Amino acid sequence: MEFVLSTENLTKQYRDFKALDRLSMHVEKGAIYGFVGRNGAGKTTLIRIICALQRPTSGAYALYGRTHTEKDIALSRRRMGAIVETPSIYLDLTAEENLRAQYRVLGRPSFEGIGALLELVGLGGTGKKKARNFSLGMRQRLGIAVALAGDPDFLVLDEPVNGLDPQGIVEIRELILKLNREHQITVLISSHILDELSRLATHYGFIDSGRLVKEISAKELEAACRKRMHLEVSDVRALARVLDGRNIEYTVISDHEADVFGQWNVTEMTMALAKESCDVKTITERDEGLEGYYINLLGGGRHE
Ligand SMILES: Nc1ncnc2c1ncn2[C@@H]1O[C@H](COP(=O)(O)OP(=O)(O)OP(=O)(O)O)[C@@H](O)[C@H]1O
Repeated sequence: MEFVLSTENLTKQYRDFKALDRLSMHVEKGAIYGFVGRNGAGKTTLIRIICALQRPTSGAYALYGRTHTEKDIALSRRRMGAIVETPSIYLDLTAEENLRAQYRVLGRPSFEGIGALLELVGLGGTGKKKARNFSLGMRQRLGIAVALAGDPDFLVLDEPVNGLDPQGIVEIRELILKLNREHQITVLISSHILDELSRLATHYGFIDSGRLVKEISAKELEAACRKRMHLEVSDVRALARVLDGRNIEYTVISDHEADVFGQWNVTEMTMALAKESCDVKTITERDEGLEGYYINLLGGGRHE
């Protein structure tokens, strides 16, 4: 498996406070990696470190297989574009002027491609309008265009939809999906807006107090979050016999609890269980989604 970014026991310490605590994460090539954690969990710290804006206290990270201490790490970093905290744009300049400025910073030999880049982020028609008069969503898309100016194949976005209105959120989502699917750009997005992230991410890393609590693919997460009925019964073995007899999928959780998948008739099931002298105490529907998964995970739920 090819990783665009991997970190190993990455630690950032401020006096006796660890903003990152032996964090090991892996962003696969082609992924949209959702980096999830509450405020202060350490997301921005990780992003600042991989962008070389801060140094780790210990541990290592690698970009495109090059460890950060290698001499030519700059070559890997050139393949990366990022928005850290707020987009780096000049409000007194137009979208095109902003991109020209960035092309100069990068030492690109010509301004070729600026028009196409503006079209790509949906700012093709903004003409003489200064960034100051853009909506927040437009500014964010201009920030993404600036991050794309070096033609990266790894894009890092720190809270890209924070503060945007619903329309702005949809535009950023569509742009990210387009960059990933049509331009093969791997994306790392930090966010605590889980509903939005769940529409995009192919992989997740959950961070809490500087530690990576779990790394999981969207497919694995979906399987873990499948809609199910949670049954509390007097005898889980009897329940298993009844379910086996009907070819119904289930997971036993304890002597008295099981999660049951698929479609089945509650009355018929309760009667069958009664014949086996098994009482049904509770039946609850569970369909937790990303948010429920996250809360369960941090609350110590069973997801291993
Ligand atoms: N220079 C610093 N000195 C001391 N503590 C710091 C410093 N910079 C960050 N921290 C602390 O490190 C922790 C992680 O901060 P970080 O900005 O990485 O969190 P975050 O997950 O990005 O949260 P947010 O979503 O609020 O940006 C926070 O508790 C923060 O107060």
